[in-house]
Amino acid sequence: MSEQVIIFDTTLRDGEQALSASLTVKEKLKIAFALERLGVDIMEVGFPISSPGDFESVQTIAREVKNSRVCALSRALPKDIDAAAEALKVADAFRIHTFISTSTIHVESKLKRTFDDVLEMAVNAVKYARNFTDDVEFSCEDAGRTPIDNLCRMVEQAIKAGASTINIPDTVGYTYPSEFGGIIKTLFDRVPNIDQAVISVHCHDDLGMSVANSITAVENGARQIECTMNGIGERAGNCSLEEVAMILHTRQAKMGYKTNINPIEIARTSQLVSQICNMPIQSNKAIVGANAFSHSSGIHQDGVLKAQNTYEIITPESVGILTNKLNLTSRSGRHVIQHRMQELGYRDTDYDLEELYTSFLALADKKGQVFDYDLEALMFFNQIENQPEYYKLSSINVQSGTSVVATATVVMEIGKDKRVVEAATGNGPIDATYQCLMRISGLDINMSSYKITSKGEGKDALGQVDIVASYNGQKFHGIGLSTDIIESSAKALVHVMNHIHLAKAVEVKKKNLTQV
Ligand SMILES: CC(=O)SCCNC(=O)CCNC(=O)[C@H](O)C(C)(C)COP(=O)(O)OP(=O)(O)OC[C@H]1O[C@@H](n2cnc3c(N)ncnc32)[C@H](O)[C@@H]1OP(=O)(O)O
Ligand SMILES: CC(C)C(=O)C(=O)O
Ligand SMILES: [Mg+2]
Repeated sequence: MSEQVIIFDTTLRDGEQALSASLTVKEKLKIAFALERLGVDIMEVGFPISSPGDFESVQTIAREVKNSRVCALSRALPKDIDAAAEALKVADAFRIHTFISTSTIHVESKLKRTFDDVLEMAVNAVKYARNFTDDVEFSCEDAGRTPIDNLCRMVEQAIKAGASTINIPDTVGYTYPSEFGGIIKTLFDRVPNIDQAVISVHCHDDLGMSVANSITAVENGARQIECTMNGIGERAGNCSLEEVAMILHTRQAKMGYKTNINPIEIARTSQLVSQICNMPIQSNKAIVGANAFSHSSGIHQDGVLKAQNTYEIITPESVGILTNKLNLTSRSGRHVIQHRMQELGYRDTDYDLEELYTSFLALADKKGQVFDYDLEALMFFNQIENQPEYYKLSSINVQSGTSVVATATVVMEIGKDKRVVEAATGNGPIDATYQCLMRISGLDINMSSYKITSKGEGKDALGQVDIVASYNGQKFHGIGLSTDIIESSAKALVHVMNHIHLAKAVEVKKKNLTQV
């Protein structure tokens, strides 16, 4: 019989801390639904005191998600716990996660207190949180660098105060497996009431040890792992969900642990998180990287042809990556597209078949064969383009080359009945196009990053442009997709312009409400 390990996903809290622009409520909800389908037991979805936007996301997800328990983070302060409880109370059951640092460096240099003060704050916070729910998690931030006597005292007192889960974070990814496993073992040896709580771990990847540390912790008694999809998170990131889940799943017979994660959902969820968070996945990333199941050298290829398991310890199909393909071309019909989307794990309600088929045909005419990643990208972008647009790109014409000044002419529809034509020069065709768009919008937009990624393979791959731009101190993420990189660049900036327009409309609405 295998023992259950609880998977606590923090993609929408710790993972989101790593992003250059925060996610919208709609984007977070989409990821939350994917995590629910993936089978995470708990999802930590935000830090409600931190902003009204975060509060709203936590509340929306708590209302909508039914099969995973929703959790929110709070410092060891009553006002933070109040905000978390207020946002979460729309759910039937929820978890409040409260934390405070326990390492000497954090206690003295950051909190500017004594360890005893911090112990008292922790106990009070846990007791206070228990007024709202029985499911209270307490974290000893920077536990990996905390003197062991202090850590044992803190864990014992937090359990006594009513915490049902105690989390031991290696906040700065400093420990190595035998050391971290030793910390967990010591807690089990020395804390008298340890069996009254689930011991959890939350490891960061600063030294590339987060997954190894989490697994060693489980071998020493921990029964909850905190992790994120694709390992995104502060700095070098968190322990990667897909890696720990597949370690426990693949080696279940030997190790004796199981989780509720449905491996077949992994690839789809990973793609969604990467796409929405604007965080490309490195090609050699375990489980979900583009090369994770490709074999390049002759001896390996020969082996795989003779028996797949000579070089594959898990099959791509088991994590939702498909290999047997029906070629999708402009001669394909709606049925095969629907069938392929089902194989990729999408439900019919996840996309509009007619719309997807129309954009599929347009792409197939341009590039011949359409691949799975094209279909996923088209679905994703159709959904973005379905949002009401104030600025609509009608056409772009550019002239550029080695002996001419790059010039662009952009035609745009604004609102219901305005059509604007603008021409500009620039130091390249994209710059010239951006000059036109900036003039048309009249907005003082500052671009902080521009990234172009090839979606697919070969010269006819789709080019995805991701930009992060700030306006009035707020950051916005814009994306554009096309086989033409000037068009995808323009679409990304227009996406940002529409975000800004929406944000301004919300501001005006709020102002009017306050005046009333
Ligand atoms: C390891 C982690 O990932 S922790 C989670 C990190 N996440 C975030 O920080 C979320 C985003 N943060 C925010 O929105 C803001 O920082 C807020 C709303 C939380 C706080 O904002 P501010 O009140 O302006 O404080 P600021 O962030 O500048 O400083 C943090 C304060 O919290 C205190 N603090 C930090 N952690 C804790 C804690 N766990 N419990 C109690 N107080 C704490 C600090 O000592 C500092 O207090 P001080 O002002 O008395 O020096
Ligand atoms: C809030 C805590 C759990 C955290 O993210 C950390 O210590 O890394
Ligand atoms: Mg963390």
